[in-house]
Amino acid sequence: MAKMDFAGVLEEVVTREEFPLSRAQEVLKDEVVAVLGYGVQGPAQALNMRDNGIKVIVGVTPGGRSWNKALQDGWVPGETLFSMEEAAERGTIVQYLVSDAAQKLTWERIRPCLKEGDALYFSHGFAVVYRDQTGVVPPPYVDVILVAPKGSGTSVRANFLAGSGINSSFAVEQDYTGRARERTLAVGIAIGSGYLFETTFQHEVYSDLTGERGVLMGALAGIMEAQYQTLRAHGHTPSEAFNETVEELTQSLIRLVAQNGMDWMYANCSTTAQRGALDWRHEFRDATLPVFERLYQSVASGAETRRVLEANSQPDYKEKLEAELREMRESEMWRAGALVRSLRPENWQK
Ligand SMILES: NC(=O)C1=CN([C@@H]2O[C@H](COP(=O)(O)OP(=O)(O)OC[C@H]3O[C@@H](n4cnc5c(N)ncnc54)[C@H](O)[C@@H]3O)[C@@H](O)[C@H]2O)C=CC1
Ligand SMILES: CC(=O)[C@](C)(O)C(=O)O
Ligand SMILES: [Mg+2]
Ligand SMILES: [Mg+2]
Repeated sequence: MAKMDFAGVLEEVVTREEFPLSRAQEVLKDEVVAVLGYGVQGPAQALNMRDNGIKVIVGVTPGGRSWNKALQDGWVPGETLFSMEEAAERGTIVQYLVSDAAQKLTWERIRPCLKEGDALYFSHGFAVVYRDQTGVVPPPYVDVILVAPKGSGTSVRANFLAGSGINSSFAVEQDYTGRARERTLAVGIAIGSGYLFETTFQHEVYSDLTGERGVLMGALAGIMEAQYQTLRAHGHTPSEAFNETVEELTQSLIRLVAQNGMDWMYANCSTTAQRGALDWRHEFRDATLPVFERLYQSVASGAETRRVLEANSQPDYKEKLEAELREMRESEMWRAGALVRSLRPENWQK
């Protein structure tokens, strides 16, 4: 583990120098990794491990959308593709990658399939930390481990294929075998993680639920809509409002932030922009700080978990989510955005 000084706080980070793929392959050589669930993370982690020479099988409900997706990806029924229960029985590391709500719904079927010395693996601390709501209480005779990619499964796979990766956090909740940490790090590397940051199940789920409702998804969409609506209310065209709210951010400025930090992005904008942005950032921060505190308390209290379990346990949860995403996609802002995206200079040659 490399000790790194994050602005005065020493943290442990696992690097590829310390844990190369060859070591992960050695640690996992006698393991069978059963990936239960084939939605977003399931395919990415399963395919990356398969490409890395790990023995992987997939477990999904036969005949559904995920089963067909697994067939298309080359998983073979009866050889590498099974029902969830059979895959869990065959696996020695069981990756619980059905949706978080489905982990509650399917736990009574999966728990009996776990054998002494298995590892029960999560990519989110949700089911275990909120066990009072999910009922997911791992048996005492297994390792309970977590590797949480800090990105969409779509990026986990795409970055892997591009020769890069996505960093992940990792945690050990229960170490029955005495090898839980080594198994965790080995799977973390095998699924294509770059660097691995140590956390706990609780810190992972509290930060992740906050982040996805906040800056990464909820707050992001909300402030974009607010600015777009304000510009349109004052007579700006849809293209001008969208360009000024989304397109310039994604095609230019956020990439500068990714390259070298926020100040670097500011420094590469006009001094007019710098002055104004430095003046207004505090107001936006102060206006949203109470909202973030309320959000964090809603996460920590379990209220967000109750909401997720209540909504995503409904038989038609997918249809409802897809209907709300369709409403977003068909809003003026995002219809204008679709046309703006098609007018990107990179499309000139097409
Ligand atoms: N989506 C992502 O990129 C990330 C997801 N995670 C975590 O990874 C885990 C899996 O997440 P996703 O792949 O997004 O899940 P998802 O919501 O896409 O669902 C994954 C699978 O669950 C199955 N499923 C849903 N309801 C079921 C039921 N009642 N019975 C059996 N199977 C059912 C679906 O068929 C699908 O194969 C979750 O714990 C999530 O929090 C962590 C990091 C990022
Ligand atoms: C992609 C990711 O890290 C999220 C937003 O936490 C999730 O999909 O749950
Ligand atoms: Mg996340
Ligand atoms: Mg999440």
